[in-house]
Amino acid sequence: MKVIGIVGMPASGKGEVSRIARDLGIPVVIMGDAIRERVKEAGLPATDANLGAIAGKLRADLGMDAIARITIPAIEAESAPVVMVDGIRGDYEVTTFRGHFPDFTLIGIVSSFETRYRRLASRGRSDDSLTAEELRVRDERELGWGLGRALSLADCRVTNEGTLEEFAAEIRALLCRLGGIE
Ligand SMILES: Nc1ncnc2c1ncn2[C@@H]1O[C@H](COP(=O)(O)OP(=O)(O)OP(=O)(O)O)[C@@H](O)[C@H]1O
Repeated sequence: MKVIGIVGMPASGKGEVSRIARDLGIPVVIMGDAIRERVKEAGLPATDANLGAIAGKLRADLGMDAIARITIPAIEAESAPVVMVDGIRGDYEVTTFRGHFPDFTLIGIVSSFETRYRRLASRGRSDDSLTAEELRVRDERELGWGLGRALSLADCRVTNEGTLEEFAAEIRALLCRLGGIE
């Protein structure tokens, strides 16, 4: 099984990469879904604060790669030749995936703070930050989990500063090459 990981700062465009992968027939496992499920089980609304708190508790209880370890069975359950995993937040998670899946490739998505803030303001998901200060806080929290170090471990990087069409074309070509898709 080939596993392709996606890493990037909040609102850098990871969700768009997942959407393109699905269009190409590549199943996508979202690490955040494991956290969302636990927030729901606890009877809490899926706010940024609740998602962050549960993720922080899982890491404190089970180690910095907790969410990667929880996600591995879900990736294997796909039993597809190529599977994408979205939501990597730390270098420990990358190390765990690399150790478990011999054929693991990490794609880093790079967008500036200003670009991400502008796009987030128009996305409107329940956990979207609405002020620049809140995005800065989210960035800091994720960098604290080792997101910067995870990005530095990427096998390739794609910049997402242009139009969605430009980004989609570049990602589609990269995924086809990595996944051996015609
Ligand atoms: N090149 C682009 N041009 C215009 N809009 C874009 C572009 N790339 C992404 N977007 C939009 O920006 C928003 C954020 O992107 P996306 O949801 O893919 O980010 P993400 O990295 O998955 O975010 P998070 O880390 O918060 O889950 C979305 O509404 C997406 O459609």
